[in-house]
Amino acid sequence: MSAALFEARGLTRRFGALVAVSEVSVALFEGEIHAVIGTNGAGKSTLINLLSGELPPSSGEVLLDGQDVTRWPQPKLAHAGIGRSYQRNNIFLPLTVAENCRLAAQARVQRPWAWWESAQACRTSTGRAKAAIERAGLAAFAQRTAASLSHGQKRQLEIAMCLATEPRVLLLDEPLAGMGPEESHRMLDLLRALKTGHAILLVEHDMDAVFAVADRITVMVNGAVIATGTPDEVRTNRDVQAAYLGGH
Ligand SMILES: Nc1ncnc2c1ncn2[C@@H]1O[C@H](COP(=O)(O)OP(=O)(O)OP(=O)(O)O)[C@@H](O)[C@H]1O
Repeated sequence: MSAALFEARGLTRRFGALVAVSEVSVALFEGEIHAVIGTNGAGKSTLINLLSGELPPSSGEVLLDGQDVTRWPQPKLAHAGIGRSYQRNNIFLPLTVAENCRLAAQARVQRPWAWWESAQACRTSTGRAKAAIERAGLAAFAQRTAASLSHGQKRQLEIAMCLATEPRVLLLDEPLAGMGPEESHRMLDLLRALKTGHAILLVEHDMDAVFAVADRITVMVNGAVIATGTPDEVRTNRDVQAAYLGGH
């Protein structure tokens, strides 16, 4: 098997006496969607926060291309190719889709607020924004304000903004939250298309979606991993059935 692009080894995060993430190891490979599932409070969002550099781990390692990037701050990790989307909307509602994506792209090439600084940097950001909008399936909405988009389109915009930073790794926190069946279907098609050129970590509560789209699934209970494998392996794992999946 090829080497992991992005990897957590024995990652632990404590909040006082609570161990929110306990000795978690996950490996992400380019071309794969690796879903992390678990009950409420299992530690999934904390794991994403550790991997994206928003929280430092209490112990353990994070490796990018085999390089130790543990404790790199979020901007440095973002610059190195770690992109993430958020459960909460992170977009500027009065701005257009194109403007939101250009700001996200500028955050990678220069100080995002210094929009007057360099025409070349501006052209680069505009090109990156356009490519991201097309890849996220929002080309027809580029000049619409974010406020006028449907809920599902706003989630697509979140992903487009993430893509505008040209990440190699996508950490996606509940991209299907609040979506109806049609929007979910479209988002799943988008996630499948994004496997090309990216390693994807997907935290998602919609089990039908997870089992439909994931190449590999890690199951967390109370901060710890109880199983990792293909969807079939996880579906038939007795520990997983007992702890979490019920009749799924
Ligand atoms: N900043 C924090 N300070 C203290 N405790 C925290 C903090 N962040 C998370 N926790 C706790 O850590 C545990 C894991 O939370 P986390 O949000 O990672 O779980 P989750 O699996 O993402 O849950 P959900 O599916 O509900 O989003 C929970 O008990 C939570 O209350």
